[in-house]
Amino acid sequence: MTTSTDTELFATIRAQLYTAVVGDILDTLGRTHQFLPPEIRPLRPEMKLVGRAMPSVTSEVHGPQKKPFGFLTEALDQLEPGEVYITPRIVQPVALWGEILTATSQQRGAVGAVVDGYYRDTAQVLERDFPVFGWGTYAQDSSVRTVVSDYRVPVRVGGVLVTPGDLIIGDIDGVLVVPQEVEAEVIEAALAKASTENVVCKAIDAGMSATEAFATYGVL
Ligand SMILES: O=C([O-])CC(=O)C(=O)O
Ligand SMILES: [Mg+2]
Repeated sequence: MTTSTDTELFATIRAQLYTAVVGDILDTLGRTHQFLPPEIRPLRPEMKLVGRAMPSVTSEVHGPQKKPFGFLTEALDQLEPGEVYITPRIVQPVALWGEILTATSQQRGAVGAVVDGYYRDTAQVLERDFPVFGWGTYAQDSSVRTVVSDYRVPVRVGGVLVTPGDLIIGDIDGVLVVPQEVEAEVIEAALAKASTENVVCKAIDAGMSATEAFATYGVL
């Protein structure tokens, strides 16, 4: 769930931060495995994602199920404003996201989806301008191949632990997870680093060498 503080926080992150600088700060805190797998890309390069994780557990199945899609619709229907639907990979290549999931998410005020797999209905999702991050387009249906077995529980996506409410940041360079317990510290330090990086670039644009700039400002 988002709070008024979240609204401000998300706006600040959107305006001033990007995954590279946030990842650098996580590294300095010893949180060195917070980026999701590099195959997870934005549907459109300029798409940015900032929100709170609503993890969903997708399990692999084979053939018709007693409850088709498992708890997929229930998981979607309880999304809160500011949340990001996020789900880990399965072995079979299937679309884990599409138009109807997008429509429901938008209706609920969710701000994006991250799937460690494919998405489909791409033309329609693009039309809806909803930030979806995944491997790419592939229309093989998830029905008869997956069920959602649980949601709003911790999951691992590409080895990264995602706990409900964790901050998810995505852009053209990928997606990372900021654990809530270090969130305030990470965002404050990332804002400082981003502003120093701007100073460094201006100095280099004005003729300073990379070596001198690194010696002077200590960031790269
Ligand atoms: O069936 C699915 O999993 C995805 C889909 O087509 C939709 O959301 O419209
Ligand atoms: Mg569809």
